[in-house]
Amino acid sequence: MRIAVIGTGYVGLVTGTCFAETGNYVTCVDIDTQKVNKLSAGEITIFEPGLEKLFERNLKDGRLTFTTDIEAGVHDAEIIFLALPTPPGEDGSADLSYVLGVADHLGRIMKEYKVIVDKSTVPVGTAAKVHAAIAKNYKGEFDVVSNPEFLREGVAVDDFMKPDRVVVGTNSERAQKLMSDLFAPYVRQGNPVIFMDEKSAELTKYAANSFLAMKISFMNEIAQLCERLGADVDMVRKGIGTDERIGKRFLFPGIGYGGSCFPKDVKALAKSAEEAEYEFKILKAVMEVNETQKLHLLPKIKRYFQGSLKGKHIALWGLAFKPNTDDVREAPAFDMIRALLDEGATVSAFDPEAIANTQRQFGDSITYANQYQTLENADALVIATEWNEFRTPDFEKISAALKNKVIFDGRNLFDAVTMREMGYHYESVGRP
Ligand SMILES: NC(=O)C1=CN([C@@H]2O[C@H](COP(=O)(O)OP(=O)(O)OC[C@H]3O[C@@H](n4cnc5c(N)ncnc54)[C@H](O)[C@@H]3O)[C@@H](O)[C@H]2O)C=CC1
Ligand SMILES: O=C(O)[C@H]1O[C@H](OP(=O)(O)OP(=O)(O)OC[C@H]2O[C@@H](n3ccc(=O)[nH]c3=O)[C@H](O)[C@@H]2O)[C@H](O)[C@@H](O)[C@@H]1O
Repeated sequence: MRIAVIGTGYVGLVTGTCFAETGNYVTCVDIDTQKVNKLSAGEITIFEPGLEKLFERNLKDGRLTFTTDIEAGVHDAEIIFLALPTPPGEDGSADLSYVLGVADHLGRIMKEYKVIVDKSTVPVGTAAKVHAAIAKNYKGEFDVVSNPEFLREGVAVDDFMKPDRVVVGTNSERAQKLMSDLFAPYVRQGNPVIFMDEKSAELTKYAANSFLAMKISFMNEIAQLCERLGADVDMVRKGIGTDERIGKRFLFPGIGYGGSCFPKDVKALAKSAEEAEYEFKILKAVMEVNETQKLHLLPKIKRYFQGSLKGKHIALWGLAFKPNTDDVREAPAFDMIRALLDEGATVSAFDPEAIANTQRQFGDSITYANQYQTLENADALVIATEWNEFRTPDFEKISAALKNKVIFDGRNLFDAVTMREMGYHYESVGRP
């Protein structure tokens, strides 16, 4: 099939590359000339394990091309995916200006039947708005479909190639047939394409992200309780996760969820509920708990240093909002850095992939070094992201470099008893 993907950011690039990998011809369109030039020259613009190989192969074979010219990009496409930003507006609702701006443009250039697919995360009713924006100028036949994306950064290729499910919102039989053919190679037995109406598909995406965020906030509250009652959240997690009705995943407490999606989508769903005159109480609690949790380690650190961090030097491992990505959007590590600086501490940070993106935000207000150099002359180590290379570090190097054997672990990487046996002052989240 011939496909166009408009918006070649994270989702657009993964979507375009994966569709090309199964034999489709894909043109990716973006307004960012620099990005398009880099991609056309074979330089991948995001860090995503496993993507580069597929990207290079499909670019070389001519199944994947990039352009800034939307008209040239979509003219022979049967299906056009919109993978455009939907950032939170000032009131928390999703900003639809990118999506509707492109829809308006498509209406001016379309000449034959096409399926326009909302892959961006958009509130209920957006498919209808996209339809109206196109129909203003284009009077021929077309369909607008909602096809929310569920991929996770860091494992995006696997999530796309072997999805748990594909949700397709449309009542048009013609669009259903095209979408069904397109997704056939990805859908294994038991992991179906679920067809539904547009509104339900749009809400499914927000419900999924909000439910997962709720699981995390719930476990963070259980962790708070564990600290007060002397229980161990790791044990509680295992104890409940083995119940299939609860499930093992997304039960890891820590210093809160971040990223470009959970914070934005929970906020946007709460706003949609408010607009529908319904107070979604659980979502408010999910957000509140997350805000508190991001600084969960701070009182522990201050307590250890007798109330003041003035003049203390803190080493920080982990800047990305989660491992295996260089993405620092809404990273809990950033809240930690701001709080430490506000308290008068200095910070030396390391992350395997996210230093450049962090520098863009914090510049010289903190220093950057490699994993063990960050520890030199530091009064304590704080861990904010659970990269695999932090799980089994060289403890001899750590204790040789740190001024004090003190670790505050926001992701529960080490066994607390072993750490204390090794002579560390070790504090984590929800564990004795
Ligand atoms: N990042 C993620 O893991 C996931 C994101 N989503 C959703 O997908 C959507 C896109 O997210 P990301 O890919 O992360 O965004 P992004 O910000 O990485 O990429 C958006 C791209 O659109 C381009 N763009 C902006 N205006 C344009 C226009 N008029 N014409 C052509 N290109 C234009 C930008 O230059 C940029 O390259 C959002 O709604 C997000 O919530 C959904 C699932 C996963
Ligand atoms: O809509 C989106 O963009 C995507 O948002 C999330 O994916 P992502 O943001 O890439 O990352 P997750 O793996 O979900 O992690 C999000 C945050 O939750 C935190 N988390 C996750 C799991 C857990 O048990 N505990 C926990 O604190 C992570 O550290 C991270 O900060 C969803 O998992 C994807 O299904 C969805 O497509």
